[in-house]
Order: sequence, then C-alpha cells, then structure tokens
Amino acid sequence: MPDTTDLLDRIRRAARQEQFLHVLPAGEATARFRAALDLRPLPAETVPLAASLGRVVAEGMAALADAPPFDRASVDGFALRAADTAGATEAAPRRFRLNAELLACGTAPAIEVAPGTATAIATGGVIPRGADAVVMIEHTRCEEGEAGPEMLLARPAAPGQSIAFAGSDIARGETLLRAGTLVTSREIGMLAAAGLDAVPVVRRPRVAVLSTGDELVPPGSALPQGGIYDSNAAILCAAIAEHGGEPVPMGIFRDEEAALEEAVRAALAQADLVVMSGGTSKGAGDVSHRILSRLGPPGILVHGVALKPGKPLCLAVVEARPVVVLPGFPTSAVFTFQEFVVPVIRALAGLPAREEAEVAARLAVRTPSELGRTEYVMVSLSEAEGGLRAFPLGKGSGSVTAFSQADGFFAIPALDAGAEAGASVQVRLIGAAHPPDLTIIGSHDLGLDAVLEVLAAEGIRARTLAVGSLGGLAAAKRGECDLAGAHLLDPKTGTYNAPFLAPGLRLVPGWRRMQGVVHRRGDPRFEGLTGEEAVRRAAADPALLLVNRNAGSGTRILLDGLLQGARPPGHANQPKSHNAVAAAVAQGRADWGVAIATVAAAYDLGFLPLAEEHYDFFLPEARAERPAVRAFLAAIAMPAVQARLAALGFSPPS
Ligand SMILES: Nc1nc2c(c(=O)[nH]1)N[C@H]1C(S)=C(S)[C@@H](COP(=O)(O)OP(=O)(O)OC[C@H]3O[C@@H](n4cnc5c(N)ncnc54)[C@H](O)[C@@H]3O)O[C@H]1N2
Ligand code: MOO
Repeated sequence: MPDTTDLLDRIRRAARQEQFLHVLPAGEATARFRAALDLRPLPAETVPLAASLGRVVAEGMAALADAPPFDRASVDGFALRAADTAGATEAAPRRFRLNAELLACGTAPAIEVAPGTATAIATGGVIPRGADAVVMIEHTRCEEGEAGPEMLLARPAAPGQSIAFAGSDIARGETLLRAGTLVTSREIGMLAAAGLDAVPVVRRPRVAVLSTGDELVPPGSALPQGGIYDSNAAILCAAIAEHGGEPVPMGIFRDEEAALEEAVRAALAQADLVVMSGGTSKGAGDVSHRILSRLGPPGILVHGVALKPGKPLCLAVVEARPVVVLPGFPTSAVFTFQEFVVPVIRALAGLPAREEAEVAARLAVRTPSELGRTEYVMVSLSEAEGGLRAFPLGKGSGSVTAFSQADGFFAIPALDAGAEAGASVQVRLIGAAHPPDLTIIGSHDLGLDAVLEVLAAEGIRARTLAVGSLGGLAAAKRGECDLAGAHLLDPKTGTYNAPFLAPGLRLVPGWRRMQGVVHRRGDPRFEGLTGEEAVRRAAADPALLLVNRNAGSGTRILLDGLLQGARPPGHANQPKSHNAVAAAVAQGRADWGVAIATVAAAYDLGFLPLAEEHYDFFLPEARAERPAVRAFLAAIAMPAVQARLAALGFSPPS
C-alpha cells in the first residue's frame, strides 16, 4: 500500500491531470475511436470442421460432392420400372420376377432391372440401372413362382417414386455457406455431408485483459483485509469469448508504472486489442494514462465520457490496435465494455452487430440522476396490470451483481435531473430477458432461499428484489409484485407487519428470526450479559463504538426503544443490512450492533438475544391465484422447508 505522502502526491498529480480530461458525449467518443480503427474482419485461418463451431466463415464454401451422391431409395421395398406397374390393383396385382440381389445400403448394384423384374432394396440403397421407381414393401407380397421367387404388387407406381436423386439436396459446386455465416451445429452437418473437413474462418481477435489495483486478488485465494476479488477479468474474458474474441488473461498488476508498462507492451505484442480495468479516474488515474500516452501513435483519443456508469473511460489506439482502460467499478467496467468494446470485437471477428431488443415499461419509482451525464439505469422487469414495470436495481457503479441481475437498462438524458415514477421508459434488454414467474420485492431474508429452492426444482423462476420492507409494501399496494417480504415493526403497538396491511393485501405468515447484540467473541465487555444488559452497558461506555441501522428498519426501531434516547458513539453510522453490521463488528470498525442470529453465526460473532423479528409477506389479493404464488404458498408449508428454516435458525410463526 502507498504511504501517505505518496498517496497525496498521486492525488495532486491527478488533480493537475483534470485539465487534460475532456469529457465527451458518448456518441462523439465512439465516432473518434472508430475513425482511428480498421474494423474489417481479421484475416482467415483454416480450422478442422469440429473446431469451427461458433466461428465465422471467412470465404464462401462450395460443396465438394453431391448429396445424396447417387440416386437412392427412400423406402424399403423393390426397385422396378414404373411402366411395368400400370393397372396394378389388389384384385389384379402385377407380377415381377425378383433379381438375385439385395441392395442394402452401401451395396453396389450388379444386376440391371430388366422389364418385368424387380430388385429388393433398402432405404438408402443405390438405385440399380434400369429401375426408375421404388415401391414400398407394404404394398407387395412375395411368393415362389415357377422360375424362382416373385413379387406381387397391388398398386401402380409413378416414375421417380421414392427415389432421392443425386445432388437433389446439395449439388456439387453449389455455395453452401457464404462469408460471414456463423457456424452452428447445423452448418457443421451440412459441411460434413458435402465432404468438407476444414473450414476457413475469420481469425478470432485476441483480446488481452489486464486488471490493475493493489487490492485485487484472484478468485480462489484467501481475501486479505481490504482485498477485493478480481471479478472484472473474469466477466470480461467470458464476454470476449461470447462475442467472438479469444481472451488472453494477463493477470493482476499493482498500480506500479514500470511493471504495468511492461505488461501492456507484452499484451500489445500478442493481442489485437488490449482491455485494462481500474485506475482510470482521478486518484491513481494517471498511471495507465501516462503509459498509454507514450506507447505509440495516435495514443489517447478519449478520456472521459459523459455517461454514468463509465465516466472515466479511456479509449486509445496504439499503431492501429485499440487499447481501452475501463473504469474499475464492475458495473461501469462491464457497461462501457459492452457499449464501446464489444462492437469492435464483433467487427474484427466478422460477426454482425449485436441484435438489440427494447421493451416499453413504466418506471416503478422516481429515479434521480446526475445532471450532465446520460445515466443508464439497470432495471429488473416485472409484469403488472397494464404492462411491464421497471424497478431500478439501485446498486450503483460499484456493484458486481447489477449487470448480471438486471433484465435491461434505460437512459435518463444528460439534461434531466431524474425520471418520475410512472414514466414510460424504453428498456434495452440484456440477454434473453423475460419476466420471471414470481416476483418478490421488499426485504430479503436468507430463509427465502429455502422456499425458492423448492420452486426452482419445480421449474418456477423467481426473482427477488431487495428494496427494503417499505419499498416492498408500496410495490405490493401498486400490484407490481406477487409477494413483498417485510419485517415492519409498528412502534405504537409493538407488533410486526399486520398493522401495515392495506385493502387488497393479505398477510402470509413467514418465519421469525432472533435479533440480538453482536460482539466479537471473547470481548469481556459483553461476555455473560443478557441482550438488554449489553445494550445498557454499551450505551454507558464511551469507548464502545456502535454500528447502528438505517432509520425505519425494524432493528433500528427495536434498538432506539432500548436506548431510550441515548446516542452512544457510532449512532450515526447507519448501514442498511444485518450483514453490514456484522462485518463492521467482525472487522473492528465497531464493537457492537444489533443483527439477527443467523448473520452473527455466519461472521462467528458473539450473540446476545433481544427479541424475535417477524418476517412475513404481503400478498396482493389480485395475484393470489397465480400458479407461481400458489406454488410458493404450498412450498412455505412443506415440512422439508420448515425443517430447512429451523436448521438455518428460524422459528415458525406461533
Ligand atoms: N474524486 C473522484 N473520485 C471518483 C470519480 C471522480 O470523478 N472523482 N469517479 C468515480 C467514478 S464515476 C468511477 S466509475 C470510479 C472508477 O475509478 P477507477 O477506474 O479509477 O477504478 P479504481 O479506483 O481502480 O477502482 C474502483 C473500484 O472498483 C474496484 N475494482 C477495480 N478493479 C476491479 C476488478 N478487476 N475487479 C473487481 N473490482 C475492481 C476497486 O476495488 C474499487 O472499489 O471512480 C470514482 N471515483
Ligand atoms: O462513471 Mo462511474 O461509472 O459513474 O460510476
């Protein structure tokens, strides 16, 4: 980690750099970048047929052979001359002398079919000389005649009947695939039938991926204090492959100029494109920036784009090769990658532009936005009366899940300060999004997974959106979800959830979870106390730092009641989840807080019980008969689910 003087120096340098940072509208940034690139498909390479799956055909491919390669029977039966069958009926069958051969698949015929004769033939057999039709075995019977075996035919045949002629499927020389075709299993089958065992395909653009940041560690290794798993490299490499590129993972680099420069030069030597992430905004931003400016012409074309997420994006071209520095924040990194880099990879890979689908939806809640930047808001879609509703995920650029969990996104123009609840928005879909079978909005609870696992096994796709108990209740009132999970404590009555019921809503009992004071194990200031004693003791000890909860949360109401107006140190630190409280205590940023028992156990914290919190569901009556809702209600009552909840530390409603 840098020492303080180093850090201050970096911040000062970054501030100076601000004057070079010209933030461009996204369209202008794209145009500038593309103008400096050759976006024609890369040259061809020939790969074995089996390896051509997912590749793009580089040159038109003509068939080497006819398919079928010869005239062949398309039924089991007898090859004969159609003219001999005229007038055949059940009552007056035509009689044929059988030739002494059986044309199984792969057998070359030896005997010509002369007038009045027939040759037994299997489906796929080669039509013998002289024959011009095949009759089905079901319309014949055989018997021993005077001069050998004979076949009796009960209906006439037309010339060409049941014969597939040579080249009728694929004609030799015919163009089977044109340049630019994406090879799927279907194309592979066709090429094999035409005798082709190698395919000229567009060479895949090699895309080097570098992550920068002192805090980054690869997934699979232990996470040190302050460490972050490098998720950008993983998602970028996978996305590169999805869009026809060949990812070249280069690894993680410290914010150290010389080593990073060496790595970027090595990447440029072996890749068609270089994608870096992290360290591009202010702060440490100048490292990648300085490196890029001396790698070769034309250098940095764009640094700063007027969009969110993605403002600090840096686009450079070094001797015709794109070098991109994506913002480190995962949502920003993947969003800018999709918008600015994917089109380049697809063009070099010879793939057509990605198909983009949009749906209209109504925005569920007012969504503020920063003036001056076009803001792309990741949303989940749910089906409601009158069409789709879009719920902003509200997770911000630092989220590692927003892009994966969103169904799509919509834009708030740069000059708008936000979008109003109920506004009609055009949502650009990400992937093959269709609304889930069951939408549960509100406060998320670990126990919910026990119920949803059962539904998943039944093929019911559920979506949970954590917007807090009140947000869930509001969505349920508007009929925008199937269920809203809540643990709302009414301070007046001291009861949960029921006082918040509204007309048209039903309360579905969920389960209860014990809340208590959490502290680090072995802390003598808490060991052996009851929950209430611990709160009193902690509130009176100025050395003990509290991690509180957000106003309005049930836990906060409980704690405020116990504190009776006291404001112990740390009272203003108000994260929004039990996990954040437990992490703060476990990592020593605070000494105590109130959280639920299951979370205390997950962080190996001491736990002093206070009171049970009720977690129930608000169910809009209008949705009660939906199959997925009925399945949910059935699942919650299952003994196996109840047992799983008990194992997780939850108790049933009394
Ligand atoms: N004073 C200012 N601070 C910031 C500004 C600003 O204008 N002024 N811009 C913000 C914006 S917008 C963004 S976006 C971020 C991007 O910053 P950087 O590109 O410099 O990224 P880092 O600082 O390196 O990292 C940010 C964040 O992301 C995590 N990270 C980085 N790499 C990875 C990775 N490979 N996998 C997972 N997570 C990663 C990193 O740990 C940080 O938490 O800057 C704002 N700040
Ligand atoms: O541009 Mo940053 O990506 O807003 O978070």
